[in-house]
Amino acid sequence: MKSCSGAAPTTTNNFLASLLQSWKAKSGICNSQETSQFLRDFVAWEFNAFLWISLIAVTALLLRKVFKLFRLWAQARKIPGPPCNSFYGHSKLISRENLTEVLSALHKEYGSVVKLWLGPTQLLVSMKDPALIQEMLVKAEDKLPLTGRAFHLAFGSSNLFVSSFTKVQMRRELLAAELNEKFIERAPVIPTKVVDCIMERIHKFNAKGSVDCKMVSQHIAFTLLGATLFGNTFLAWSKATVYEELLMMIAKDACFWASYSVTPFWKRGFWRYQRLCTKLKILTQDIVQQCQKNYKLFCHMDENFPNETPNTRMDSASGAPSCSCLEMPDNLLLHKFNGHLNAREEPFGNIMGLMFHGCLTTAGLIGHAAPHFVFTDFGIFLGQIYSELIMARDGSMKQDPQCIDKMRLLLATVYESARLLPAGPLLQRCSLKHDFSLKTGATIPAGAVLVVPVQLVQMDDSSWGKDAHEFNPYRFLSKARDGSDLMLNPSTGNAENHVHSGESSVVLNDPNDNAAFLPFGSGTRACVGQKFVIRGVATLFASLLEQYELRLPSGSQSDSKPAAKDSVLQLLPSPEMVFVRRNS
Ligand code: HEM
Repeated sequence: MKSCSGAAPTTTNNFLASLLQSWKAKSGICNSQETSQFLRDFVAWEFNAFLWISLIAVTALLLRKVFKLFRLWAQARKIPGPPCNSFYGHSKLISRENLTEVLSALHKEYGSVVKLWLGPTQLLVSMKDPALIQEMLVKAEDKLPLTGRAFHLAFGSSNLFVSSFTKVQMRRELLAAELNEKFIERAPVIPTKVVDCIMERIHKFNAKGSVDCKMVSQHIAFTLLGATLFGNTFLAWSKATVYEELLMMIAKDACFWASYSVTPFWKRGFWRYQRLCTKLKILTQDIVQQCQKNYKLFCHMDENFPNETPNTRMDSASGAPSCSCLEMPDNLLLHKFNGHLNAREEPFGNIMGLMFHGCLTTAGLIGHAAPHFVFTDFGIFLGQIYSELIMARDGSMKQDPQCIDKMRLLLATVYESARLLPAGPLLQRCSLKHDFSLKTGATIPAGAVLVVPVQLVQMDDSSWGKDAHEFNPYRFLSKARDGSDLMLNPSTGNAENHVHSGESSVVLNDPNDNAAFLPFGSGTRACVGQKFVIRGVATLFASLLEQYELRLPSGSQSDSKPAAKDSVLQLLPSPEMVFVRRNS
C-alpha cells in the first residue's frame, strides 16, 4: 500500500514519526483531521501511562516507608526506654539545655542503652557504657545530616563535615596528615611568630584593665587557626578583625537556620544570614589569593636568593613581625587539601568550615582552661606548672622543638579542661541503611539516631572515680617506671617535690586510653584536630604564663557555669580576668 503523506520519516530514531507512518500505512488514513485525532489519542495514552507509573512508584515508595516504620517500631520495642505516648513523642518536653538531664534520668532508670521517641518516626538511642560507645563509634560511620546541613547552608557544598563517611574520608586523611605530620612531628606545634603575635594582642587587651575571658579566648583561637591555615600572610592581613566578627555572627545563627527542614527562603532573617556568609566567602577568597600570590612570588624568587627561605622573604613582604625560628609555610592545606575539589564543591567551603569549627571549639577549650590558672585558686598546682615552665625555659629543653611534651602537668590540665567542658553535649551518629548490631546482642534499627551524652560519660564515677566532677589534672599522670615519687593530687601536699625531682618522675597517660574520654569524639569520625589543638593550646598557655600571672579582678568571684551558646558549650557568664605582668 502506498503512503498517503508522501513524506517518509526523516530519521529512524524518531519514534513518534515512524509510529504515525506505519499506523497510516496500515489504516490508509490520509487526512489531517485523522492525523491530529491520532496524535491526541497518543498523547492521552502517554499521559495515562505516565500517571499510572507515577502512582505505582509513589505507592511503592510509601509502602517502603511504612514498612520501614513498622520495622523501626518493632525493633525499638526490644530497646529499653519509655514508650512514645503522644504523636509528638517526647520532643515537646525537651529543650536543647535539658536533653542531657533527660538522658541522665533515663539511663538511671533503664540502663546503659536507652531509647527515646522524639516523634513517631524519630527514634533516639543513647549509650552511656564506654565499651559500647567505642564499638558504636568505630562501626557507625555516618553522621546526622543536620550538622552537614548547617555547614552547607553557611559555606556551600563542601565535603569535610558531611554526613556520609565515604565522601569525607579522603579529606580527613589529607587534613590529618597535614596537621599531625607537618606541624607536630617536624616542628614546634605553633611557630614563635604566632605566639608573639597573640601575646602582642594580649598586651593590648591588658592595657584596658580586666579582660573578658571569652573575648580573649576567641581571639587567641582565631589567630591560631588563621595562622595554621593561611600561614604568615594571615598575621599581617588587614581584614582579619572583620573576618573574626563575621565568623562569630554566623556561629550565632548557624544551627537555627539549619534546623528548618525546608530552607526558609521566605524569611528575611535568612537572607541577612546568607549575606553574612557571602561576605565571609569573599574575605576567604581574598586571604587565599594573597597567600597564593605571596607563595608563588617567593617560590619563583627561590633560585635568585638561595640563602633565604621563602618564609623569611614573605615576612618582610607581608609585614608580619620577623622571627628567626622555624616558621609555618604559607599555603598550608591550600594546595594539597583544596586540590581535589569536584565540580559541585564550593572552593573555600572546607576552609571556612574548618575556621568555623576550629575557632569555636578551641576558644571554648581555652576559655575553660584559663580560670584554672588563676593565681589564687591552686597554689601547689600553679607552683608545679611554673616549675615545668622554668625547666623548659632554662634547661636543656629550650632548643627542643618537642619541649611542650615535657610539660606534662600543663598538658594534663588541658586534657582535664576538655574533659570537664566538652565542645558539645552530644556525639551523634546514624545508620540510615543498615541495622546496627552490638556485641551485647542488642540491635539498633536502621533510621535511629545514635547519641552519646558526652557530659554524662565524662563525669561518670565508674569511669573517673569519686572525684569525677572535680578538676583534677593529676588523673592523667602516673608514676614513672623508675619508681621515683609521684604526684597524684595537690591535696597530698608532697606533690611539689615531684616536678623538681626530674623530668622522668611522672608520665603523661594517653587520655584516649580511657574509653570515657570523648571531648574530641572517637572512632572513624573522631576530630582530626585533637593532637594539634591539645599541644597548640598548651604551648600558648606556656607562653602566657611565662609572661603573666592570671588573677580575678579585685572583689569579684567566678560563678560561671557551663551552658550551650553559639553552637558550643561554654562558661557563662564569661569570667573577667586581669593579666598581671611578671617580673623577668
Ligand atoms: C578544642 C578544640 C576542638 C574540639 C573540642 C573538637 C571537637 C570535635 C568533635 C567532638 C568532633 C566530632 C567527633 C565525633 O563525632 O566523633 C569534631 C570533628 C571534627 N574536627 Fe574538631 N575539635 C576541635 C578542634 C579542631 C581543629 C583545630 C580542627 C582542624 C583544624 C578540627 C577538625 C575537625 C574535623 C575535620 C572534624 C570532622 C570529622 C568528621 O566528621 O569526619 N577540630 N571535632
